[in-house]
Order: sequence, then structure tokens, then C-alpha cells
Amino acid sequence: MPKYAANTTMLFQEHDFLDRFDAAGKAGFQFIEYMFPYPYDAHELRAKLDQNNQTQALFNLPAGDWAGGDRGIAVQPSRQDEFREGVGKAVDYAAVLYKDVQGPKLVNVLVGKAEGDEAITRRTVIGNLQYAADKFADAGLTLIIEPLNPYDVPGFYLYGTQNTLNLIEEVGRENVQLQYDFYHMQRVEGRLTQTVRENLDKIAHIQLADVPGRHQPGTGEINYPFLLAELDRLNYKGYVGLEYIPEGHTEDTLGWLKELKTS
Ligand SMILES: O=C(O)C(=O)[C@H](O)CO
Ligand SMILES: [Mg+2]
Repeated sequence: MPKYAANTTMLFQEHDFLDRFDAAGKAGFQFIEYMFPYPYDAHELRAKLDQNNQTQALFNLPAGDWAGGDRGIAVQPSRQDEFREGVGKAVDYAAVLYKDVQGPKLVNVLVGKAEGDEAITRRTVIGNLQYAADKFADAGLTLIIEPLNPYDVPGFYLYGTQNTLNLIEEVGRENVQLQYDFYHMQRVEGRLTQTVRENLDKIAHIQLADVPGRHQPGTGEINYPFLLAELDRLNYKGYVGLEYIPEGHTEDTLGWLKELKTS
């Protein structure tokens, strides 16, 4: 069975962020992911994890001015210094959040919205991801790249599995893999079962939400009981991040997971 991680950027918003570790712990979550640790002191976050006997599963590289519309900056030539400074910051946070963690230590990158010449953009994003991968390799970290969907994030540089695998190939580093979000990929390409079957060796992290609406499994078109059983059949032992907008109180949206665990 995969290791299910509560995404506390999206879940448990009934609580202040630091209290979400406790709420997730009470709901039975041992693994925690969220987007950005940076508004908080790393040691403060680590203390919350330790208090709840939890393990950090994932966090993201700094992605620019999120509220201002940035969804990453790795593709923007004019922000190379800012991107590379963010790599250093992520390495510092990982040293605290992933200390003594066994298994892969994952940091996700959203590459951002392209600006200007395609060839320059491509050279920029490959150079930045190679820089990040090399710094991460020194720190024992895995860089994972997440494609999104154009309906939620128009203008983003990276949609779809194959585009992302092509980019990973061009980056050419051992410690760079795919972050596969069932929600985004259902909206872009479908083929969820086939894609996972064909590429599981390249997928370092999986996330889920249903379509439409990005709510909990069972509210939309994706057959999660089948899909998650398929992950078991494929012996996927990585994380599945619960990255959905709860329809109702978070604790009331977890029935599907309880059923899964008892089935
Ligand atoms: O948007 C997503 O699906 C992600 O996973 C990003 O990391 C932001 O949460
Ligand atoms: Mg995601």
C-alpha cells in the first residue's frame, strides 16, 4: 500500500497552518506534504512533525510571487538568480525537515510560465534544473518535476507526462524524476492506468484529487478504488499526496481512505 500523505496546504484549512500537523495526526496521517515551508522557521516545522511522530513527504522549491500569479520561475531567464537562490533555501530547509528520514527526500519544482524566445526558455529551464539537481545531489535530495493542466494554470510551460519525461531526459540527471498528479493528468491526457503502468520507474511521487472540482475521491469521474488498487498491484511503495479541496469538513472527506485501508 502506498504511503498516504496529507497535503496540509489544501487539507485541514479549518485550522491555522501549524495546527494542521496535529489535526492530520489525529486523523491518522503519519506523512505530511505541503507546498512552501518558507514562511516558517524550519525547526518550528520539524518540531511539529516530531510532536506528531510524522515524516515530511514533500515540499516545493520557492516558486516566485505565488499570490501575484507566479507558478514557478525556472523558465524565466530574467529570474535565474532568484531561482538559484531558492535552490539554496530548499537545501537548507531539507536538511532540517528530512533529517534522519529514510527513503527518498523529495522537492518538487513548478517550472513556471514561459516568457519570450522558446529556444532561450528551453536552455534556461534545462540549465536551472541541472543546477538544482546537482545541488540536490550533494544534499541527497531528489528533484521532481510536476506538469499541470492548462485550464487551471494557463500559460504554464509544462503540461502532460511525455513533455515532462522529455524535459527530464534533456536535464540528464539521475536524481530528477516525475511528480504525477492524477488530477492534472486526467484533465490533460487521461490514460491514468496505462501511464502509471508504463512509467512507474520514473514516478517518484503521486498526488490525487477527483475531476471535476479537485475534491476528494468519490466526487467525480476518476475510479480511485481501481486506480489505487492498481498501485498495489504494481507494488508502488511511494507516497500518494492527498492534494484536494475538501468538499465539506476535512475529517468528513476521508471515508474513501478508511474504506480502502479496511478493504
Ligand atoms: O498544483 C499542484 O498540483 C501542485 O502539486 C503544486 O505543487 C501546488 O500545490
Ligand atoms: Mg499536484
